[in-house]
Amino acid sequence: MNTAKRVLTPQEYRLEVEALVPPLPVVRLPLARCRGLVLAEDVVAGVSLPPFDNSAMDGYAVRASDVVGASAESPVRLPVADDIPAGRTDVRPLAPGTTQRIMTGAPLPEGADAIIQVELTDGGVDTVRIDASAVPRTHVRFTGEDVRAGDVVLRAGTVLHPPQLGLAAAVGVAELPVRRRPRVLVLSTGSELVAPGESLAPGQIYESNSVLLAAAVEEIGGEATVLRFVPDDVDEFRAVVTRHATEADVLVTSGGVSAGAYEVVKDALTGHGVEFVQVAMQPGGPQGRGVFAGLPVLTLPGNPVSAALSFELFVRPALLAAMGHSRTERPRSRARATAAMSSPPTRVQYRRGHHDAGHVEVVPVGGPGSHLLASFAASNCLIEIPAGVAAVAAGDEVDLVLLD
Ligand SMILES: Nc1nc2c(c(=O)[nH]1)N[C@H]1C(S)=C(S)[C@@H](COP(=O)(O)OP(=O)(O)OC[C@H]3O[C@@H](n4cnc5c(N)ncnc54)[C@H](O)[C@@H]3O)O[C@H]1N2
Ligand code: MOO
Repeated sequence: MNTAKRVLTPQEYRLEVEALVPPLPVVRLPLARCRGLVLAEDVVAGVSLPPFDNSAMDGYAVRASDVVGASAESPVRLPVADDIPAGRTDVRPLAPGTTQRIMTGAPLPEGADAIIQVELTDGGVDTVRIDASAVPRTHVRFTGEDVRAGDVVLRAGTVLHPPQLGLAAAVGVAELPVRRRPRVLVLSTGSELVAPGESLAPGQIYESNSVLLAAAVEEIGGEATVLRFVPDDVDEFRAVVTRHATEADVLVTSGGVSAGAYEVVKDALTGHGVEFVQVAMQPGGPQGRGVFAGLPVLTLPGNPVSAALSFELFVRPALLAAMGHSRTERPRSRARATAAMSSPPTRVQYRRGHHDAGHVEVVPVGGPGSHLLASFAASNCLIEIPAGVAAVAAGDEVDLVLLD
Protein backbone atom coordinates (compact mmCIF):
# COMPACT_ATOMS: atom_id res chain seq x y z
CA MET A 1 0.00 0.00 0.00
CA ASN A 2 1.55 3.30 -1.08
CA THR A 3 0.94 5.90 1.58
CA ALA A 4 3.70 8.35 0.56
CA LYS A 5 2.46 11.90 1.01
CA ARG A 6 4.02 15.31 0.94
CA VAL A 7 5.16 16.34 4.40
CA LEU A 8 4.85 20.05 5.22
CA THR A 9 5.68 22.13 8.26
CA PRO A 10 2.68 23.73 10.00
CA GLN A 11 3.85 27.13 8.73
CA GLU A 12 4.06 25.92 5.10
CA TYR A 13 0.64 24.35 5.35
CA ARG A 14 -0.86 27.47 6.94
CA LEU A 15 0.27 29.54 3.94
CA GLU A 16 -1.16 26.99 1.49
CA VAL A 17 -4.51 27.04 3.24
CA GLU A 18 -4.52 30.83 3.36
CA ALA A 19 -3.85 31.00 -0.39
CA LEU A 20 -6.83 28.76 -1.02
CA VAL A 21 -9.46 31.04 0.49
CA PRO A 22 -9.90 34.22 -1.60
CA PRO A 23 -10.81 37.61 -0.08
CA LEU A 24 -14.52 37.88 0.62
CA PRO A 25 -16.59 40.35 -1.41
CA VAL A 26 -17.30 43.84 -0.10
CA VAL A 27 -20.93 44.53 0.82
CA ARG A 28 -22.67 47.48 2.46
CA LEU A 29 -24.28 46.49 5.74
CA PRO A 30 -26.30 48.39 8.33
CA LEU A 31 -24.17 49.22 11.38
CA ALA A 32 -26.01 46.69 13.54
CA ARG A 33 -24.69 43.89 11.33
CA CYS A 34 -21.07 45.07 11.08
CA ARG A 35 -19.66 44.12 14.49
CA GLY A 36 -16.36 42.25 14.16
CA LEU A 37 -16.13 42.81 10.40
CA VAL A 38 -13.36 44.71 8.63
CA LEU A 39 -14.01 48.07 7.03
CA ALA A 40 -13.25 48.05 3.29
CA GLU A 41 -13.06 51.82 2.59
CA ASP A 42 -12.14 54.95 4.56
CA VAL A 43 -15.07 56.71 6.26
CA VAL A 44 -15.10 60.51 5.93
CA ALA A 45 -17.12 62.51 8.43
CA GLY A 46 -19.96 64.48 6.86
CA VAL A 47 -20.48 66.48 10.07
CA SER A 48 -18.27 67.80 12.82
CA LEU A 49 -18.38 66.39 16.34
CA PRO A 50 -19.76 68.15 18.22
CA PRO A 51 -21.77 69.51 15.29
CA PHE A 52 -22.47 72.80 17.20
CA ASP A 53 -21.20 74.58 20.33
CA ASN A 54 -23.19 73.13 23.23
CA SER A 55 -23.41 72.91 26.99
CA ALA A 56 -21.54 70.24 28.97
CA MET A 57 -23.72 70.84 32.05
CA ASP A 58 -27.29 71.43 33.08
CA GLY A 59 -27.28 75.08 34.16
CA TYR A 60 -27.41 78.62 32.81
CA ALA A 61 -25.82 80.08 29.69
CA VAL A 62 -24.21 83.46 30.46
CA ARG A 63 -21.82 86.03 29.21
CA ALA A 64 -18.84 85.61 31.54
CA SER A 65 -18.64 89.41 31.74
CA ASP A 66 -22.13 89.44 33.39
CA VAL A 67 -21.04 87.24 36.34
CA VAL A 68 -17.63 88.73 37.12
CA GLY A 69 -17.03 88.59 40.90
CA ALA A 70 -20.15 86.51 41.65
CA SER A 71 -19.85 84.33 44.77
CA ALA A 72 -22.08 82.86 47.50
CA GLU A 73 -21.44 85.99 49.59
CA SER A 74 -22.04 88.35 46.73
CA PRO A 75 -24.31 86.62 44.20
CA VAL A 76 -25.47 88.07 40.88
CA ARG A 77 -29.17 87.87 39.95
CA LEU A 78 -30.10 87.67 36.25
CA PRO A 79 -33.46 87.36 34.45
CA VAL A 80 -33.99 83.96 32.80
CA ALA A 81 -34.96 84.88 29.24
CA ASP A 82 -35.51 81.40 27.81
CA ASP A 83 -35.28 77.67 28.40
CA ILE A 84 -33.12 75.50 26.10
CA PRO A 85 -33.65 71.75 26.35
CA ALA A 86 -31.37 69.47 24.27
CA GLY A 87 -32.82 69.16 20.78
CA ARG A 88 -34.15 72.71 20.59
CA THR A 89 -33.51 74.03 17.08
CA ASP A 90 -34.68 77.67 17.38
CA VAL A 91 -32.37 79.04 20.06
CA ARG A 92 -32.40 82.83 20.31
CA PRO A 93 -29.32 85.00 20.95
CA LEU A 94 -28.48 85.81 24.57
CA ALA A 95 -29.15 89.46 25.31
CA PRO A 96 -26.54 91.16 27.54
CA GLY A 97 -27.52 91.15 31.22
CA THR A 98 -29.75 88.04 30.85
CA THR A 99 -29.32 84.29 31.10
CA GLN A 100 -31.02 81.28 29.50
CA ARG A 101 -31.57 78.03 31.35
CA ILE A 102 -29.80 75.30 29.35
CA MET A 103 -29.53 71.51 29.52
CA THR A 104 -26.54 69.26 28.74
CA GLY A 105 -26.15 68.86 24.98
CA ALA A 106 -28.35 71.88 24.12
CA PRO A 107 -27.02 74.45 21.63
CA LEU A 108 -25.23 77.42 23.15
CA PRO A 109 -27.14 80.64 22.39
CA GLU A 110 -25.23 83.16 20.28
CA GLY A 111 -23.50 85.64 22.60
CA ALA A 112 -23.13 83.21 25.51
CA ASP A 113 -19.58 82.11 26.30
CA ALA A 114 -19.88 80.16 29.57
CA ILE A 115 -22.19 77.86 31.49
CA ILE A 116 -22.89 78.12 35.22
CA GLN A 117 -23.89 74.66 36.42
CA VAL A 118 -27.22 74.53 38.24
CA GLU A 119 -25.62 73.49 41.55
CA LEU A 120 -24.00 76.96 41.76
CA THR A 121 -27.39 78.72 41.50
CA ASP A 122 -30.78 78.71 43.20
CA GLY A 123 -32.26 76.98 40.12
CA GLY A 124 -34.68 79.85 39.44
CA VAL A 125 -36.89 79.86 36.34
CA ASP A 126 -37.90 83.56 36.12
CA THR A 127 -34.77 85.01 37.66
CA VAL A 128 -31.78 83.11 38.93
CA ARG A 129 -29.30 83.76 41.71
CA ILE A 130 -25.78 82.94 40.51
CA ASP A 131 -23.27 82.15 43.25
CA ALA A 132 -20.10 81.80 41.15
CA SER A 133 -18.21 83.50 38.39
CA ALA A 134 -16.91 81.71 35.26
CA VAL A 135 -14.15 82.37 32.78
CA PRO A 136 -15.12 82.25 29.11
CA ARG A 137 -15.37 78.65 27.69
CA THR A 138 -16.37 77.15 31.06
CA HIS A 139 -18.43 73.97 30.40
CA VAL A 140 -18.78 74.74 26.69
CA ARG A 141 -18.13 71.92 24.18
CA PHE A 142 -17.00 73.45 20.93
CA THR A 143 -17.86 72.52 17.35
CA GLY A 144 -15.33 70.09 15.84
CA GLU A 145 -13.37 69.50 19.06
CA ASP A 146 -13.54 65.75 18.47
CA VAL A 147 -13.97 65.44 14.68
CA ARG A 148 -14.00 68.04 11.91
CA ALA A 149 -16.30 67.56 8.92
CA GLY A 150 -14.13 66.10 6.14
CA ASP A 151 -11.82 64.19 8.51
CA VAL A 152 -11.19 60.49 7.83
CA VAL A 153 -12.60 59.01 11.03
CA LEU A 154 -12.14 55.30 10.24
CA ARG A 155 -9.50 53.85 7.94
CA ALA A 156 -10.02 50.92 5.58
CA GLY A 157 -8.79 47.78 7.35
CA THR A 158 -10.16 48.82 10.75
CA VAL A 159 -11.89 46.05 12.68
CA LEU A 160 -15.34 47.31 13.65
CA HIS A 161 -15.70 46.94 17.40
CA PRO A 162 -18.35 48.81 19.42
CA PRO A 163 -16.42 52.13 19.65
CA GLN A 164 -15.86 52.27 15.88
CA LEU A 165 -19.52 51.49 15.19
CA GLY A 166 -20.58 54.17 17.65
CA LEU A 167 -18.35 56.69 15.90
CA ALA A 168 -19.77 55.82 12.47
CA ALA A 169 -23.27 56.42 13.83
CA ALA A 170 -22.17 59.68 15.49
CA VAL A 171 -21.05 61.09 12.13
CA GLY A 172 -24.37 60.06 10.62
CA VAL A 173 -23.35 56.97 8.65
CA ALA A 174 -26.01 54.23 8.59
CA GLU A 175 -24.22 51.57 6.53
CA LEU A 176 -20.59 50.61 6.10
CA PRO A 177 -18.69 48.84 3.31
CA VAL A 178 -17.26 45.67 4.87
CA ARG A 179 -15.95 42.32 3.73
CA ARG A 180 -18.86 40.04 4.34
CA ARG A 181 -18.99 37.15 6.76
CA PRO A 182 -17.54 33.88 5.47
CA ARG A 183 -20.17 31.18 4.99
CA VAL A 184 -18.70 27.91 6.11
CA LEU A 185 -20.17 24.48 5.56
CA VAL A 186 -19.23 22.14 8.38
CA LEU A 187 -19.52 18.46 7.67
CA SER A 188 -18.60 15.61 10.00
CA THR A 189 -18.22 12.11 8.69
CA GLY A 190 -18.30 8.79 10.48
CA SER A 191 -20.90 6.04 10.78
CA GLU A 192 -20.23 5.84 14.52
CA LEU A 193 -21.54 9.36 15.17
CA VAL A 194 -24.81 10.08 16.94
CA ALA A 195 -26.22 13.55 17.61
CA PRO A 196 -26.13 14.62 21.27
CA GLY A 197 -29.47 14.03 22.95
CA GLU A 198 -30.08 10.71 21.23
CA SER A 199 -29.28 7.33 22.74
CA LEU A 200 -26.02 5.53 22.02
CA ALA A 201 -25.74 1.93 20.86
CA PRO A 202 -22.52 0.05 21.67
CA GLY A 203 -19.74 1.29 19.37
CA GLN A 204 -21.35 4.68 18.78
CA ILE A 205 -20.16 8.04 20.12
CA TYR A 206 -21.67 11.47 20.31
CA GLU A 207 -20.79 13.78 17.46
CA SER A 208 -18.92 16.81 18.79
CA ASN A 209 -16.72 18.17 16.01
CA SER A 210 -19.45 19.98 14.10
CA VAL A 211 -20.64 21.80 17.22
CA LEU A 212 -17.09 22.81 18.10
CA LEU A 213 -16.17 23.87 14.56
CA ALA A 214 -19.40 25.78 13.93
CA ALA A 215 -18.95 27.66 17.22
CA ALA A 216 -15.34 28.44 16.29
CA VAL A 217 -16.50 29.82 12.91
CA GLU A 218 -19.14 31.96 14.60
CA GLU A 219 -16.69 33.20 17.22
CA ILE A 220 -14.69 35.01 14.51
CA GLY A 221 -17.82 36.39 12.85
CA GLY A 222 -18.45 33.69 10.27
CA GLU A 223 -21.73 31.94 9.47
CA ALA A 224 -21.64 28.17 9.85
CA THR A 225 -24.05 25.71 8.31
CA VAL A 226 -23.79 22.23 9.71
CA LEU A 227 -24.67 19.54 7.19
CA ARG A 228 -26.21 16.37 8.54
CA PHE A 229 -23.36 13.91 8.61
CA VAL A 230 -23.53 11.66 5.64
CA PRO A 231 -22.81 7.99 6.13
CA ASP A 232 -19.41 6.78 4.98
CA ASP A 233 -20.54 6.67 1.34
CA VAL A 234 -18.36 8.29 -1.34
CA ASP A 235 -21.08 9.05 -3.92
CA GLU A 236 -23.42 10.48 -1.33
CA PHE A 237 -20.61 12.59 0.12
CA ARG A 238 -19.83 14.13 -3.29
CA ALA A 239 -23.52 14.67 -4.03
CA VAL A 240 -24.14 16.46 -0.71
CA VAL A 241 -21.14 18.74 -1.16
CA THR A 242 -22.00 19.55 -4.79
CA ARG A 243 -25.60 20.38 -3.80
CA HIS A 244 -24.40 22.93 -1.22
CA ALA A 245 -21.32 24.23 -3.05
CA THR A 246 -22.83 27.50 -4.26
CA GLU A 247 -24.15 28.44 -0.81
CA ALA A 248 -20.74 28.61 0.83
CA ASP A 249 -17.27 30.08 0.69
CA VAL A 250 -15.48 27.16 2.33
CA LEU A 251 -16.20 23.56 3.24
CA VAL A 252 -14.63 22.23 6.41
CA THR A 253 -14.90 18.48 6.98
CA SER A 254 -13.69 16.38 9.86
CA GLY A 255 -12.80 12.71 9.86
CA GLY A 256 -12.23 10.22 7.11
CA VAL A 257 -8.73 11.27 6.06
CA SER A 258 -6.27 8.84 7.61
CA ALA A 259 -5.13 5.39 6.51
CA GLY A 260 -8.16 3.20 7.27
CA ALA A 261 -10.33 1.18 4.94
CA TYR A 262 -13.34 3.54 5.16
CA GLU A 263 -11.96 7.03 4.65
CA VAL A 264 -14.89 8.65 2.91
CA VAL A 265 -13.47 12.16 2.63
CA LYS A 266 -10.20 10.98 1.23
CA ASP A 267 -11.82 8.47 -1.10
CA ALA A 268 -14.37 10.99 -2.40
CA LEU A 269 -11.96 13.88 -2.98
CA THR A 270 -8.67 12.28 -4.01
CA GLY A 271 -8.24 13.00 -7.71
CA HIS A 272 -11.07 15.56 -7.51
CA GLY A 273 -9.05 18.65 -6.67
CA VAL A 274 -8.06 17.88 -3.10
CA GLU A 275 -4.55 16.86 -2.08
CA PHE A 276 -3.98 14.92 1.12
CA VAL A 277 -0.73 15.66 2.88
CA GLN A 278 0.99 15.05 6.18
CA VAL A 279 1.73 18.10 8.33
CA ALA A 280 4.67 17.60 10.67
CA MET A 281 2.68 18.29 13.80
CA GLN A 282 0.89 16.37 16.49
CA PRO A 283 -2.08 16.33 16.87
CA GLY A 284 -3.36 17.24 13.44
CA GLY A 285 -0.98 15.33 11.17
CA PRO A 286 -3.27 14.16 8.34
CA GLN A 287 -4.70 17.11 6.42
CA GLY A 288 -6.22 17.77 3.02
CA ARG A 289 -6.97 20.92 1.09
CA GLY A 290 -8.05 21.87 -2.40
CA VAL A 291 -11.04 22.96 -4.47
CA PHE A 292 -13.98 20.66 -5.20
CA ALA A 293 -17.05 21.75 -7.18
CA GLY A 294 -15.62 25.28 -7.15
CA LEU A 295 -15.53 25.31 -3.36
CA PRO A 296 -12.35 25.62 -1.26
CA VAL A 297 -12.25 22.48 0.89
CA LEU A 298 -10.30 21.92 4.09
CA THR A 299 -10.42 18.39 5.41
CA LEU A 300 -9.49 18.11 9.06
CA PRO A 301 -8.64 14.92 10.90
CA GLY A 302 -11.49 13.47 12.94
CA ASN A 303 -10.00 13.17 16.41
CA PRO A 304 -11.67 16.00 18.35
CA VAL A 305 -8.50 17.77 19.49
CA SER A 306 -6.93 17.27 16.05
CA ALA A 307 -9.95 18.92 14.42
CA ALA A 308 -9.96 21.76 16.94
CA LEU A 309 -6.23 22.45 16.59
CA SER A 310 -6.43 22.26 12.81
CA PHE A 311 -9.12 24.92 12.91
CA GLU A 312 -7.00 27.06 15.25
CA LEU A 313 -3.82 26.82 13.27
CA PHE A 314 -5.05 26.70 9.66
CA VAL A 315 -8.74 27.46 9.15
CA ARG A 316 -9.07 30.37 11.54
CA PRO A 317 -6.14 32.40 10.09
CA ALA A 318 -7.34 31.71 6.53
CA LEU A 319 -10.88 32.88 7.30
CA LEU A 320 -9.61 35.96 9.13
CA ALA A 321 -7.36 36.84 6.18
CA ALA A 322 -10.28 36.44 3.76
CA MET A 323 -12.32 38.76 5.99
CA GLY A 324 -9.58 41.38 5.60
CA HIS A 325 -8.00 41.11 9.05
CA SER A 326 -4.32 42.00 9.04
CA ARG A 327 -3.75 40.21 12.33
CA THR A 328 -4.71 36.60 11.77
CA GLU A 329 -2.71 34.77 14.41
CA ARG A 330 -3.33 34.38 18.11
CA PRO A 331 -1.10 36.28 20.48
CA ARG A 332 1.86 34.33 21.79
CA SER A 333 3.87 34.36 24.97
CA ARG A 334 6.45 32.33 26.84
CA ALA A 335 6.27 30.72 30.27
CA ARG A 336 8.02 28.13 32.44
CA ALA A 337 6.54 24.65 32.18
CA THR A 338 5.63 23.23 35.59
CA ALA A 339 6.15 19.63 34.42
CA ALA A 340 8.35 17.67 32.03
CA MET A 341 6.96 16.73 28.59
CA SER A 342 8.19 14.46 25.84
CA SER A 343 7.60 15.22 22.17
CA PRO A 344 8.11 13.44 18.83
CA PRO A 345 11.31 15.07 17.53
CA THR A 346 10.27 15.07 13.87
CA ARG A 347 7.12 17.14 14.50
CA VAL A 348 5.88 20.23 16.24
CA GLN A 349 3.82 19.12 19.19
CA TYR A 350 0.94 21.13 20.53
CA ARG A 351 0.28 20.27 24.14
CA ARG A 352 -2.64 21.84 25.93
CA GLY A 353 -1.87 24.06 28.89
CA HIS A 354 -3.16 26.45 31.48
CA HIS A 355 -1.13 29.60 32.05
CA ASP A 356 -1.41 32.01 34.94
CA ALA A 357 -2.42 35.64 34.47
CA GLY A 358 1.16 36.89 34.13
CA HIS A 359 2.26 34.08 31.77
CA VAL A 360 4.96 33.15 34.30
CA GLU A 361 4.12 29.45 34.53
CA VAL A 362 2.18 27.06 32.34
CA VAL A 363 0.72 23.81 33.63
CA PRO A 364 0.44 21.07 30.97
CA VAL A 365 -3.16 19.80 30.93
CA GLY A 366 -3.62 16.13 30.08
CA GLY A 367 -1.34 14.16 27.79
CA PRO A 368 -0.54 14.50 24.10
CA GLY A 369 -3.46 12.32 22.87
CA SER A 370 -5.73 13.86 20.25
CA HIS A 371 -8.88 12.34 21.81
CA LEU A 372 -8.48 14.26 25.10
CA LEU A 373 -11.24 16.82 24.56
CA ALA A 374 -11.88 17.51 28.26
CA SER A 375 -8.21 18.47 28.70
CA PHE A 376 -8.49 20.82 25.76
CA ALA A 377 -11.64 22.36 27.22
CA ALA A 378 -9.77 22.95 30.51
CA SER A 379 -6.91 24.78 28.76
CA ASN A 380 -6.33 28.40 27.91
CA CYS A 381 -3.28 27.99 25.71
CA LEU A 382 -1.35 25.64 23.49
CA ILE A 383 2.22 24.74 24.41
CA GLU A 384 4.22 24.64 21.18
CA ILE A 385 7.17 22.26 21.35
CA PRO A 386 9.20 22.72 18.16
CA ALA A 387 10.41 19.96 15.88
CA GLY A 388 13.86 18.79 16.95
CA VAL A 389 12.97 18.88 20.64
CA ALA A 390 12.34 15.48 22.20
CA ALA A 391 12.01 16.51 25.82
CA VAL A 392 11.11 19.57 27.87
CA ALA A 393 12.18 19.56 31.52
CA ALA A 394 10.13 21.03 34.34
CA GLY A 395 11.19 24.68 34.65
CA ASP A 396 12.10 25.08 30.94
CA GLU A 397 10.68 28.08 29.09
CA VAL A 398 8.19 27.08 26.40
CA ASP A 399 6.26 28.92 23.67
CA LEU A 400 2.57 29.50 24.21
CA VAL A 401 -0.24 30.22 21.77
CA LEU A 402 -2.79 32.10 23.85
CA LEU A 403 -6.39 31.03 23.34
CA ASP A 404 -8.05 33.26 25.94
N1 LIG B 1 -2.88 3.47 10.43
C1 LIG B 1 -3.02 4.73 10.76
N2 LIG B 1 -4.05 5.09 11.53
C2 LIG B 1 -4.19 6.35 11.89
C3 LIG B 1 -3.26 7.32 11.47
C4 LIG B 1 -2.21 6.92 10.64
O1 LIG B 1 -1.36 7.71 10.21
N3 LIG B 1 -2.15 5.61 10.29
N4 LIG B 1 -3.38 8.61 11.89
C5 LIG B 1 -4.06 8.79 13.14
C6 LIG B 1 -4.28 10.18 13.36
S1 LIG B 1 -2.92 11.08 13.83
C7 LIG B 1 -5.48 10.76 13.26
S2 LIG B 1 -5.67 12.40 13.68
C8 LIG B 1 -6.64 10.05 12.84
C9 LIG B 1 -7.35 10.79 11.73
O2 LIG B 1 -8.36 10.00 11.32
P1 LIG B 1 -9.57 10.45 10.42
O3 LIG B 1 -9.48 11.85 10.06
O4 LIG B 1 -9.70 9.46 9.35
O5 LIG B 1 -10.73 10.38 11.45
P2 LIG B 1 -11.69 9.19 11.80
O6 LIG B 1 -10.95 7.93 11.66
O7 LIG B 1 -12.91 9.38 11.09
O8 LIG B 1 -11.86 9.52 13.33
C10 LIG B 1 -10.80 9.57 14.23
C11 LIG B 1 -11.37 9.51 15.65
O9 LIG B 1 -12.12 10.67 15.89
C12 LIG B 1 -13.49 10.36 16.18
N5 LIG B 1 -14.34 11.32 15.49
C13 LIG B 1 -14.39 11.50 14.16
N6 LIG B 1 -15.29 12.44 13.86
C14 LIG B 1 -15.84 12.84 15.02
C15 LIG B 1 -16.84 13.78 15.35
N7 LIG B 1 -17.45 14.50 14.38
N8 LIG B 1 -17.15 13.97 16.64
C16 LIG B 1 -16.53 13.24 17.61
N9 LIG B 1 -15.55 12.34 17.35
C17 LIG B 1 -15.23 12.13 16.08
C18 LIG B 1 -13.68 8.98 15.62
O10 LIG B 1 -14.71 8.31 16.25
C19 LIG B 1 -12.32 8.37 15.85
O11 LIG B 1 -12.18 7.94 17.18
O12 LIG B 1 -6.33 8.76 12.38
C20 LIG B 1 -5.40 8.04 13.19
N10 LIG B 1 -5.26 6.75 12.69
O1 MOO C 1 -2.53 13.91 13.98
MO1 MOO C 1 -3.57 12.98 14.88
O2 MOO C 1 -4.30 14.49 14.80
O3 MOO C 1 -2.20 13.09 16.03
O4 MOO C 1 -4.26 12.68 16.35
